[in-house]
Amino acid sequence: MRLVVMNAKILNEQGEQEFAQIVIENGVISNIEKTGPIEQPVAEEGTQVIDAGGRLVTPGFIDMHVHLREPGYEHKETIESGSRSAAKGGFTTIACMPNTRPVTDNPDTVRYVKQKAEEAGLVNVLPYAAITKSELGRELTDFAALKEAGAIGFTDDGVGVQSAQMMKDAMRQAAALGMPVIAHCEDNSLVEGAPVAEGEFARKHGLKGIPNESEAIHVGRDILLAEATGVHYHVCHVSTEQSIRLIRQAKQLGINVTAEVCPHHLVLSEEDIPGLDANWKMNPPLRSRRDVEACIAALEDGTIDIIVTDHAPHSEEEKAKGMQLAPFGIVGFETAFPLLYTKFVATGRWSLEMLVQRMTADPARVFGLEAGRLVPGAPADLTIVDLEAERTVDPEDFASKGRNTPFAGWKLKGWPVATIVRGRLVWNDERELTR
Ligand SMILES: NC(=O)N[C@@H](CC(=O)O)C(=O)O
Ligand SMILES: [Zn+2]
Ligand SMILES: [Zn+2]
Repeated sequence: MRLVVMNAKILNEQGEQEFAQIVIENGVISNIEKTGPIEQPVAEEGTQVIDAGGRLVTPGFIDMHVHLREPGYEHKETIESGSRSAAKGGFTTIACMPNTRPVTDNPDTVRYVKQKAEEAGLVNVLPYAAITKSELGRELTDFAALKEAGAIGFTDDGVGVQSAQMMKDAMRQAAALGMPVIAHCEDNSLVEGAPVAEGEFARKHGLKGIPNESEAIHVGRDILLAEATGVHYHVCHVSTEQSIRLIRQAKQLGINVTAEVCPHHLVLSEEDIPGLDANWKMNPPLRSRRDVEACIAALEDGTIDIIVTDHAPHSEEEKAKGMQLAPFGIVGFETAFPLLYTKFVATGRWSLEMLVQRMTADPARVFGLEAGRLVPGAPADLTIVDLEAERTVDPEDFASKGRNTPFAGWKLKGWPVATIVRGRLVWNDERELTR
């Protein structure tokens, strides 16, 4: 099977866009030819041609923090619908969290997730396994068996590991297996049922506030434990200035820590929440403008390594319960790139290269994945993006079952138009690429 993506604009080493033709054989990039624009594709038998029409072609986006909800919460999302949503957002590899029902704390569930992803046949799905049984924080799972079944790291995402001893034991075991520990950092004793961050919004609406220390205390604790155990420690959805300070210092000391940030924490602060609408409720919560600025600066200077969506679909009924009672989480796949392109690249603050790198090469580096680069020999996972396309976010258009986004009605630029996984076109926008 041969596929040629012609009239692609790719980013070269200098971060400039240049014309190229990408040749793919058996799911692997076999050649990248620097050609000028081509009018007529050479029709060769057995070769499929996709004309990118001068649009940007990047390595497929990688999202190392997503919730696919299956098994157990298929009314929110399935591995199929989540994979489709990912493909539509330009993602070719996603890593899914274990807070399913049952929790992915046993080899059978890891295998089940992999099997379902294969049946969906859309994007590469990498499962995480839980640190503790049922994510209850009481008993460690069988790390060796979970690794053997195909888990790529350990996390109790959705909840923080409250016991320092439990976390230390987890890190020791993970380190021995050469596996990372991925931490949702939250000290429950400082949170106690608060739905939003401490701040103006919470005060105005008489709601309990989540303080910044609830996150940073775990980050600080875990950095010390990572230093002691030598594990690769990765911090989930960083949202506070204080956590960033600790991560920056840890990196300077040579401790093996990496971190991620979500688009919403780069774009929104608690001051932006329009009212008691639970589509603005997520964990960690939207924080102060100061925290947002710290997150942006940390991503720019590399203190935060990667961008993840934390795609967290919930049903409309669940989100209709209101700010206090609705579950935390917002969907993210289908708005991530246009949102960040519009807010940071189109405005001139970031280079296009930086944004693409934080969503491709950097996650591949952090997690040791063979992906994220356009080079001969690499798996042919590609995303075609129309940087000029301008559209309004309409949740009814989402491939995800989740409609829970704060970005409904936002006018954004830079939309993915086609997604290629292992040399196979898994999604394309019918409005585009009609040739
Ligand atoms: N981020 C969220 O607000 N929610 C996530 C859990 C999590 O990522 O902690 C979910 O599973 O819904
Ligand atoms: Zn989390
Ligand atoms: Zn999450």
